[in-house]
Amino acid sequence: MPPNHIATPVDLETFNLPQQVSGSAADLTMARSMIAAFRKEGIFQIQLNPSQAATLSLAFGVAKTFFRQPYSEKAKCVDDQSFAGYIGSGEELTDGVRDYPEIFTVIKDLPPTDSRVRRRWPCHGPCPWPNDAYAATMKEYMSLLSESGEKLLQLLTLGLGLRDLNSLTRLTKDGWHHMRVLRFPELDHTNGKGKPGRGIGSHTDYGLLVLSAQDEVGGLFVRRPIAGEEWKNWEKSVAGFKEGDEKWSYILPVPNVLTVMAGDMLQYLTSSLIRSTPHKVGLNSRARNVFAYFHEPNFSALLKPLPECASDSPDRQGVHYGTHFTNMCMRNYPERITAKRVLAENRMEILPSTVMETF
Ligand SMILES: O=C(O)CCC(=O)C(=O)O
Ligand SMILES: [Fe+2]
Repeated sequence: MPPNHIATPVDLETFNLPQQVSGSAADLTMARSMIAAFRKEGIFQIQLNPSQAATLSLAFGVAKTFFRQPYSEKAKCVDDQSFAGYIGSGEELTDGVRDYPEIFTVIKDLPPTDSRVRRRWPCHGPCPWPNDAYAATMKEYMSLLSESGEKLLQLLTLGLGLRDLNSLTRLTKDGWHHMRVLRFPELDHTNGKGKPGRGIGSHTDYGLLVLSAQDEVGGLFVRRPIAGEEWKNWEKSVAGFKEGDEKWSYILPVPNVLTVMAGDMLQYLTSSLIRSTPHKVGLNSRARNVFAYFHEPNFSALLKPLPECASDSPDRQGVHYGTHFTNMCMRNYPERITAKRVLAENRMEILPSTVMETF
């Protein structure tokens, strides 16, 4: 465990996803156990098969090779429209404090000819890949994640007893899936821009599911749902939530699994039956490499709470995922060229015209 953190180490429940989700009794049992794990621990694991594990291993190799390059090379991978690309250590903010990982963010790679890019939708543009091999490896890894994400949504649909089995997967048609390739520096080798021992401050992530693969070093802490603790990150930022207290679970690194956490939009859709999972990262005595993949709704989707997940005060207005995502990027990267261009071109004003109620 990272030094100077107080937390309880936990072993997570691990599931083997079926080849296909058919709605069988076994699927239903697994689905209900997943929902129970979200409600108890906020997180569970899925096992990778040998071919998926090989894809992950290749991706780790390619990620490390990129991060070994000089800063001046990495810093060229920036795009002023999409927020994708390289983020240096100390560039990202969580709760106003600088985070320590260097990151390569993969976001939907859209050519200038794409109609959304031409209409200047915020966050839409090319992904500034360092090279073709990096792009191919990350795309391959993300396609396995996307397949797992869809199966997980189908299982959640079953477990929640939703009448329409496409209730969740229809939201992810051309989903805004993205991934952060992260490298956390060693505890004693930071540039001093952040807080000692803090890798990333506590936060929740924005969409439906977060599927992460970490190496053997360890650093992830998760907050299990605790009675009386409430948050709605799409209304008021939850960044920094309870960061300094002791009620955190330390996620022991396990090879060849993906950890699965819930995102803000899953909380919103289920009227907090499943809550987005607060988590934070501590720096360890060795550098740590991680992939965090986000399985998301379509950027345009206007989400409404699922009718089966009853709430005393149903929200009829809905939440526009693309607005939530853009707000988060603007808050986390206020100094990035991309955020400056959004402001200079008043791109936030375009967001209402991107809303599609049909999702
Ligand atoms: O380092 C990790 O395990 C999680 C990273 C994370 O929370 C994020 O990238 O949003
Ligand atoms: Fe996160």
